[in-house]
Amino acid sequence: MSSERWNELADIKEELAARDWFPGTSGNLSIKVSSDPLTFLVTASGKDKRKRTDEDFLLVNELGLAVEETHLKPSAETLLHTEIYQNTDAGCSLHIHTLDNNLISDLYGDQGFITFKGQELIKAFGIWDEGGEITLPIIKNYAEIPKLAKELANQITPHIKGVLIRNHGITVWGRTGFEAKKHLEAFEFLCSFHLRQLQYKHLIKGGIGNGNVTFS
Ligand SMILES: CSCCC(=O)C(=O)COP(=O)(O)O
Ligand SMILES: [Zn+2]
Repeated sequence: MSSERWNELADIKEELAARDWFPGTSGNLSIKVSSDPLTFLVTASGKDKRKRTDEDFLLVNELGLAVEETHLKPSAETLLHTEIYQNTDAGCSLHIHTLDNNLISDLYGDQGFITFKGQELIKAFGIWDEGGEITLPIIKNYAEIPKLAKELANQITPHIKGVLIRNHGITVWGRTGFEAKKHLEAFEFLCSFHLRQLQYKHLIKGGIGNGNVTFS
């Protein structure tokens, strides 16, 4: 079971690395191994997540502590993952730092959230209604990880699939590794689209557009 989950998480890590979503050793990933008691594999702290090695993950418990004797340290942000497993039906949680999620967090951080609407990819969150929307809360980036983890936990409701940490990165989850990756890719697309749309709106206002393009 644990080796199946290991390979699943290693494959996800490789796919996210191929997108260059782990700059400067940032990012951490986890996948649930058992629910009762809670155990999950989490990335070892401080590693280059673009490399695939036998020491990429370690098994931790509901306190975020290694289950077996090891020289590896669990991710410094493991408590965010424990909060997610304790407060949602998640089976996998993914955290990355990208330029676009950081820009969105900075632009909308004072507001405390961003709501995406009018995009087909909102269906990636299982929202198929006409005019469906998805909200991404934005929290302050506390240096104290237990505080950051509690702030993240405070945002969790059944409709929330991820949280942006201001000038830091995004944490998303899903019931499976596949679903968590789908949510992450969708949020990144929506962040990037929104930024590009703002740029185009600015260009068009500045007189560069031909007048045939309209944005709502
Ligand atoms: C250099 S990134 C700073 C720490 C961080 O935000 C992160 O995502 C990686 O930390 P970890 O301990 O999981 O390697
Ligand atoms: Zn981080």
